[in-house]
Amino acid sequence: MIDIKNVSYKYSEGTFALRNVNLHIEVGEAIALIGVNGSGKSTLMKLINGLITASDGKYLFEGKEITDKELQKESFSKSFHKKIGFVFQNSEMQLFCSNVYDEIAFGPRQMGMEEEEVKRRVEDTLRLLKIEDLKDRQPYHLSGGEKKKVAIATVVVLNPEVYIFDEPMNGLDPKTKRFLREFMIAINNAGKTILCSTHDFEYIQDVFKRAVVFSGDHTIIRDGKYDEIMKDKDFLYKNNII
Ligand SMILES: Nc1ncnc2c1ncn2[C@@H]1O[C@H](COP(=O)(O)OP(=O)(O)OP(=O)(O)O)[C@@H](O)[C@H]1O
Repeated sequence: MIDIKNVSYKYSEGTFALRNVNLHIEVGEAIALIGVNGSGKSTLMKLINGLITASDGKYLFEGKEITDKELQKESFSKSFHKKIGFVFQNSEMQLFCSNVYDEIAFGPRQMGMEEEEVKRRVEDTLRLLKIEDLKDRQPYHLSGGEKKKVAIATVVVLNPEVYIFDEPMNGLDPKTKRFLREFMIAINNAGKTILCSTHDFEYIQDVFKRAVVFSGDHTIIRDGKYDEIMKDKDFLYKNNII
């Protein structure tokens, strides 16, 4: 489904964020992206979501190379973005409407769905995330955990194939972390592909089958079974992951 081939990425002022990264992701995988601060996890997720494109190398999604030129084509961009949902590290970055209902309805409306379909999807999503009571609230005034649930709802409502979570547990209370863990397991069991960066290992048991580890020099230093990598305390300690 996702093929990253020899990808490097350099931000405009010349900072390298990814160096020669190779990654192949199959449909239905649940992968944890692990690595020290600044190692390139968020950059890779932005690239997979099409927010940025590779400085060097290739990114293929379902066999098609994702380039600036392709992303500028409205019909391609719409169908690509419908398949990949991104839950940002900072929920406020994805909340801008005046109430929660409109916030969740925004994506489906942008996709040109009929209002009846929009309503059905928004109500199903509110129920699934158990946030029906928030629907008339102003997103900006919600607590951190509530904002995170609404941010997740804006993604769920589009029923994407791939969910990308950038450090989703940050700032959440234990109950909301447990909720998020159960949610990730449920969507993966339903066949969704998950890619998630995290430093919060305590709350993600049994979610991931595979881990991809980045080092501070922005390369992948290990890619394998999550449980095996997490058992290798020497490796994790040496690379400042624990
Ligand atoms: N918008 C930007 N402009 C310039 N440099 C950036 C930008 N965003 C990230 N970087 C740099 O790119 C490198 C990789 O950053 P990235 O955010 O991908 O790391 P990360 O592994 O997600 O880190 P964290 O665990 O702290 O979230 C870092 O050196 C960072 O300073």
